[in-house]
This record gives sequence, C-alpha cells and structure tokens, in this order.
Amino acid sequence: MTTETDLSKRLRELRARIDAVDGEIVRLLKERLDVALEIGRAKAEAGQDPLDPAREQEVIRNILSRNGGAFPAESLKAVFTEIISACRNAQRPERVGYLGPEGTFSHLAATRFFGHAPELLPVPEITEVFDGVARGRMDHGVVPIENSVEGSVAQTLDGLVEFDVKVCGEVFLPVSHALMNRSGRLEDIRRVLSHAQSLAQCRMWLRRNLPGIPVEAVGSTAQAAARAAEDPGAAAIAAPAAAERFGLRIVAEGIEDYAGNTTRFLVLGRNCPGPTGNDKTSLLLSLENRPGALYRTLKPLADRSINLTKIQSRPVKNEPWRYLFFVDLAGHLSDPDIRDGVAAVEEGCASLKWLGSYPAGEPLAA
Ligand SMILES: O=C(O)C(=O)C[C@]1(C(=O)O)C=C[C@@H](O)C=C1
Repeated sequence: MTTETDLSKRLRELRARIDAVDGEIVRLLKERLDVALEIGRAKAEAGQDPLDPAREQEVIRNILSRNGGAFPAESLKAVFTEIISACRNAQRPERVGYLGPEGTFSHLAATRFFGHAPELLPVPEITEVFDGVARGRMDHGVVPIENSVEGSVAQTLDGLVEFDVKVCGEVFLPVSHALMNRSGRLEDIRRVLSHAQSLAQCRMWLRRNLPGIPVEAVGSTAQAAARAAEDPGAAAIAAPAAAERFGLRIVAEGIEDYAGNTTRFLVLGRNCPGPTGNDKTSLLLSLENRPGALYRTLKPLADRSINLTKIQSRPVKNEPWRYLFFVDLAGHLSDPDIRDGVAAVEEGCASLKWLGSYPAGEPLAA
C-alpha cells in the first residue's frame, strides 16, 4: 500500500519535472517573442499591419499537424491563439472595438479571434465599431454579420456600405442562450429582456415555457443581464457566462429554438491579408433596375465555376425599390480567376465595392 509519505515524495518528484518543463516552455516563449518582435520591426519599416490572419492560420495548422493528437487539439489551439495574441500585441499594442458591453457574443467572438492580449473597446452601437476603425481610433473591429436562424444584421450591412473599411477575417461562433434571473426560478419571471436577435432565436421556447410573459428588446444581451440583476421580476436571455458576470442564476440553458445556432462575425481593419488557399472575397454591387440584371452581372462568376457562399440584398435607402447586393465568394482577389471574374462583374454593374478578401473561418465547436 502506498503511504501518504510515499505519495508526497512521488508528487514532489513529478512536480519538479513539471516545473522544469514549464521553465523550458517559458524560455522558448521568450525566444519566440524576440523573433516576433524582429518581424514586427520589419513590418513597421515596410508600413505593414502586425496582424496577418493568413499566417496565424498557418501557424495553428502546423502546430496541430505536429501534435499527432497527443495533446487535446482545442486546448492546443487556445494556447497558441494566446501566444500569438501576446506576440502580436507586443509588436504593436492593438485596440479592437466590438459591440459591448463585456459579456456579449461579440465580446466572445473578439477574444476567439484576437485572444486576450489586445485592448478591447466595447461600444454601444455597431456603427461606432465601423467609425472607430475607419478613423483609426481602433486597429480592428468585430461585428456580427449574420445568424444561422435570424439571417443578416442590417446595421452591419449598412456599415459596409457607408464606411471605408476592409473585411480582414471572419469568426463563426456557436450561440447557445441561457435564461437567467436573480432567484434562478421560472415562477419569478414577469418579463424577459434581451437583444432583439436573441429573443427571436428563442421565440418558440418562450412561447412554450413562459406563455403570456412580455418580452422587451434592449441594446445587448449583457445590458439585459445588467437590468435583470437590478430587478427581481426581470429575466435576461444571454450567454451562460453572463450569469456569473452579473451575479445571476441560470433558470434554463440551451433555450435556442434550433440546434447549431451560429453567428458569423466579420473582423474589420484597414488592410486585407494575403491568400491562404482557403479564402473568401466580399463584394458590394449596385445594379441597374433591369430584368435579368442580377443574372447577367453574376454570370461571369458562374462561367468560371466560382462558388458564391452568400448573396443578400439591402434596399437603397433614398431610392425605393432599388437594391444593393452583398456577395461573398470562395477565393481571394489575388487569385487570377477571381480577379478576372470580379473585373467582368464590375463591367456589368452600376458600381462594385471590394469589401475585402480574407481567410475563411471555420465553424467552431461550442
Ligand atoms: O509571422 C508574422 O508575420 C508575425 O508577425 C508573427 C505572428 C506570430 O506570433 O506567429 C504574429 C502576428 C501575425 O498576425 C502572425 C504571426
């Protein structure tokens, strides 16, 4: 039988080994940081942005392929996201704007993409993220563009029309909603608060479980949680993490009506990364109001077998019944085929704005 003393001796020895490994990891991290700083200086001299999402994807891919499955892949990815985040931020401190306050899904998306090193700037409106990036108050921004259940986010589409920014990345975030209040009891709920999109994503659950209870749309899920923390009759629909942040108890989790509920976020910047071989290009088209205009405009893409991943119309605000079209396609503008296809589209439409080319994001596990 192992005695207590045997165990503590064995633990001491094993922990000494862990301490030695950790020391080596820290030494290597410092070495990595020195190299990153040198890269940062070279990029600064060339006037280049420190952020290179294409290279970051390559780094993560290399690491995962070397791992051989020994270390849990998601953890390895999370660790390296933070290592890269720290190296990038040391090259030049970054400011990243998002639709706040802290605890929103936009906040989660921003940390998924950028890690924890940058200074995150919560703002109350999506438009302010666009404005901050366009005017240089923020280096980057993260905005929701579409949800798999509720569709496109109008304010973001309008921002892409109005502001001179580039899309330089995308993040897919699985969205799971929780209902929370002060007591954790369903019977105490007199009204339910959340962002309009989140309320819509839980409509059927609310009808089944809280029939007749009024719902109220507020600016963000985190704002809803903050209000519920002050009012015992109010409940909020928000990310489960918001409960802890605002001192609330969870009444029910996973209350979204459809499994696989995912929101896609765009990363905004002033430049676009180079090609990775798995990229997307976003375009904004304005068409003549003529029969077959959309078909004829997009035909050059079909002729080249270019895959469209999204097409979305949005009214031109001061011209009733005229529409703008947002088109996402698979490929990078620097690919010759894409360049030729986009040039042919441009010839056939009233105007074309290239919103950006960026590495395709991958839908992540919750
Ligand atoms: O390789 C680069 O360009 C770097 O700046 C280094 C590094 C990294 O830490 O690996 C950091 C920031 C970039 O976004 C990409 C990668």
